[in-house]
Amino acid sequence: MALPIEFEQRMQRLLGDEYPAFQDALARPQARGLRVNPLKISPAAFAGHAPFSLTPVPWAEEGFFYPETERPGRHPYYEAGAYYIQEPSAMAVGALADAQPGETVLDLCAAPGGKTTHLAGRMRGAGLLVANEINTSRAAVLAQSVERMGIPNCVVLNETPERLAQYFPGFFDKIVVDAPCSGEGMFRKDGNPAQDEWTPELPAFCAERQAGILDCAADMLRGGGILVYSTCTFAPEEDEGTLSRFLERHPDFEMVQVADPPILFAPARPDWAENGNPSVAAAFRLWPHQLDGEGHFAAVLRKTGAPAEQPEVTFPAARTKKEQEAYERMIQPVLEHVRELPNGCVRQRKDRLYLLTDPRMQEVDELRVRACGVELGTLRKNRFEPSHALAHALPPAAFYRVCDLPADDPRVEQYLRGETFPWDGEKGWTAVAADGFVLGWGKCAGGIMKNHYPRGLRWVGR
Ligand SMILES: C[S@@+](CC[C@H](N)C(=O)[O-])C[C@H]1O[C@@H](n2cnc3c(N)ncnc32)[C@H](O)[C@@H]1O
Repeated sequence: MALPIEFEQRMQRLLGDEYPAFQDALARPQARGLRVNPLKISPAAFAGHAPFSLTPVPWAEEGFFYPETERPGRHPYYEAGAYYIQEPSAMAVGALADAQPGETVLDLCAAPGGKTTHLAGRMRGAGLLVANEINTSRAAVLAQSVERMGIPNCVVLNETPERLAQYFPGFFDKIVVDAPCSGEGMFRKDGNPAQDEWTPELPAFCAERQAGILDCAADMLRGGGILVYSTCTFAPEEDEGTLSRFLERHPDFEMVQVADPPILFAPARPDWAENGNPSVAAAFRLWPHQLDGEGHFAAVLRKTGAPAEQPEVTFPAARTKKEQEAYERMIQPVLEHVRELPNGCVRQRKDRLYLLTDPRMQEVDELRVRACGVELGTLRKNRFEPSHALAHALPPAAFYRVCDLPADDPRVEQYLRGETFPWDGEKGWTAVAADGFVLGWGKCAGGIMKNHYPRGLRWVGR
């Protein structure tokens, strides 16, 4: 499929002598990447026993290229959340944001969850990660990614940036805006849906929308906080242009000169944008003819000034012995299945129990919440049914009963297909795992493992 002619003409004008190399790169197959989930295994340990041939992505310590012939998206390790399939250039964003344990982080345009899951891996379950997606069906996919990767400290929201900005003024230490864009960086000679939707007017439309989103992000960042802005387009209007106009509207922001940036990242080109701000040259362009990845743009900015004081929020302390006993009775059914839970406070909502890992999670009820902390399970009449999210949030050692099979044991595929299989284990809820990566729950009785892998995730017809 041909690339849009107006796009080709613009890129030819901008790139000059470099254009043939760019054009050749778009005719080659795209590089493929996966990003190891440090919440489940360290990248080095995974690379040491991965069933795929992996080569490190130079700009993201968790990232690896895999060959076109491999299918890591159809492997039990994928279902267990051991890694996330992510286009290699897109890994630059999480690496630049470099979220840390204990930080308060917002991923404002988050679905399907590539950046969220990268940020979460670096936060190691500590701090608060808010992942927001405006589109309702995409927010459901985002919540599923967060669940599969076993992220305990995340709130998944389905809100507009404007509504969030009213709710969280000056709240976040770091905000990632991976903005909706014209998607030119994903164009390939062999076609991509973004190509069909592209028109010469699209970059201007996207730039306007990006401005609105960034203004909301600016309100939600604390003084001294970090904003990471990224797109997957080459259009200067949406990259250097959007940032230059943002800096004009927000003199309290400045570009950050990233120390020791990866040598494969090219400096941004403010000279390509109308009234480009020269400081925007500190941002990065990732070019498909200069590295193994698609086209990307990424920038790091800082909000100057001091952080505003935030009210301290704590979990309610059980004041009386009776209250403490009632709390213990509530979590008792969970602790019959797992030895320990991540730090936090258990809360009941209708018939479900949730573990909130951060006290501020108690305060999001007025928003459209898709997930909050770890859903532990459902209280049915006289019994407790553990949730799929709980299976993903804990290491195998935390479960009383584990059925850990080699990944190539036929029972693993049977499990993922939703079938029962023979298992001579102790009666009761059992975590089913492949090579130590937990896949979900089964319920063992009489030498049979009854399947509790969620219907929507089953390998049916695949
Ligand atoms: C580039 S994608 C995000 C990809 C995601 N960060 C990842 O790494 O998986 C941009 C997202 O912005 C969302 N979006 C569209 N319009 C928006 C708006 N006005 N405000 C906020 N987000 C919007 C889209 O639904 C889309 O999911």
